Amino acid sequence: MPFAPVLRPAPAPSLPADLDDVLRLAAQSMFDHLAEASQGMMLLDREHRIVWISDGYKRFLPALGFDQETEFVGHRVEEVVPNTLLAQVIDSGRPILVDLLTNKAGTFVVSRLPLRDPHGEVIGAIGLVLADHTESSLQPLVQKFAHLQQQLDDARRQLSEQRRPKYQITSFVGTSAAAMEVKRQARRVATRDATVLLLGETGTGKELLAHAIHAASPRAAKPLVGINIAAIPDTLLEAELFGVAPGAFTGADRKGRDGKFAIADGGTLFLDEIGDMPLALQSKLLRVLQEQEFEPLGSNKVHRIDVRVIAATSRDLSAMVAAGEFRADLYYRLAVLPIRVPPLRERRDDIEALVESLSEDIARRSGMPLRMLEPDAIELLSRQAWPGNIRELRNALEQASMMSDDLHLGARHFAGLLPDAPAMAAAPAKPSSAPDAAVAPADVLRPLSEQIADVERRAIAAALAHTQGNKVATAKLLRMSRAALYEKIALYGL
Ligand SMILES: Nc1ncnc2c1ncn2[C@@H]1O[C@H](COP(=O)(O)OP(=O)(O)OP(=O)(O)O)[C@@H](O)[C@H]1O
Repeated sequence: MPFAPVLRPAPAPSLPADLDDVLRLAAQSMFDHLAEASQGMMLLDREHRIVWISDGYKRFLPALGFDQETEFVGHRVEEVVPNTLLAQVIDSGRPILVDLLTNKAGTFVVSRLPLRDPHGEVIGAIGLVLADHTESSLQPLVQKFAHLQQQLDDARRQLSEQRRPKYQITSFVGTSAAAMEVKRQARRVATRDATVLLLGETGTGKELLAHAIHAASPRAAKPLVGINIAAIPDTLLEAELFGVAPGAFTGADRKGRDGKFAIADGGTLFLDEIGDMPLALQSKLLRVLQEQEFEPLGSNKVHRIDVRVIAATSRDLSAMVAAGEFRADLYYRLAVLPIRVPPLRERRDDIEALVESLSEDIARRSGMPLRMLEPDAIELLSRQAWPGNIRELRNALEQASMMSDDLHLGARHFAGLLPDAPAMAAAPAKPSSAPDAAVAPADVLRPLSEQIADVERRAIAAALAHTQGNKVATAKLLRMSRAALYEKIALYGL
């Protein structure tokens, strides 16, 4: 077929006069050689239309779903070759010298080059199949690629599942007046697009409500991205929220990465423990809320986004504003739609329903049989102060279930777990002849790691109760970092 050389260097005195002919012949023979040596070759015009395919390429047509060459040649490449990047090569004028292409016909090593006229204008492209997956030397490479692709697909699927809301408004169990009011407000704010501020003690269900509000909002099909500000060291928080521009850092962040705001674009960002936001970052957050724009770390390029923010805190934000620890302008911007989530002690009527729903959840997740609570157990649970609220209630139920095989749990099953629970039924009396020192209580004859974990859990629960769930104060009291405290709270389900 006719072929025009694409290079035309200025003739130099030392070069032969028939240089054009030499170049034309070189290009022609290279073209013929590639058409023959490659597994397949195609030529495209400026409009992405396939104008010619080599004999080798014709054997791929059945696998691509075509019986006749005429069903393929003359069509735009993106319509007949899935996943091809040849159209981009024509539009950008940039070659892709070597790439792996996977579609229903298999996995191929391909090369894509733009074709230019003598003035340098792109007039089409040439696509080469250098090798296909049946070639034995390629097997290890293709298998590795297929494996990595599978892992990537799995990770993407998992990530999008995680970003789906886990709860609906009906997941907020309770029919007390206080619980009904929270659900009414949640339904109302879900239809609006303004910032929501959830205020309440630890474990009252703020995160559950954030998910539920997102699920009931027009953004439900878009991602819900959460970040716990207290659990991230101050020095990393800006990058975590706003991302890092390429080249801003060396090491892992060299290529740059998106922050939570960019990931949540179109959806909702849940900022948990907003009261722990360092003052220095509060102004940057205020700007995003006001302008819906930000600059990633190390960049002065403004990124526009469309994100709805739901913030939550167990701290007294208005007191923090008065103490100069939280910006007043940010507070007013966040508190456009505030919802106070009541502590469990203000809705004791809900305890029975919560126990039922939490017990079902514990049985489902743990594989343990479902436990029923006897009236004296419900009465005992309803008397507690529950500084850790529903999370603490769940934890008590979980522990009582783990420590007994009984299907019915009475108040005695909560011995040692709650301050005023009656002691467990007395253990059989030990023989009077046994020397005391030789008989250790069963409690200390357990793995040391378990016993240490028990002590740790109790110390953290007590400190949380003492500070009324204030995690900053709890971390200070226990002389541990906030991040370590959060890890332990999650580990022990406190
Ligand atoms: N009304 C409710 N009905 C059923 N389960 C609830 C309810 N409220 C909270 N829970 C459960 O209690 C646990 C703690 O809830 P959540 O994490 O939403 O609390 P939180 O207020 O965000 O706590 P923190 O301030 O410590 O982050 C979760 O397991 C949640 O599913």
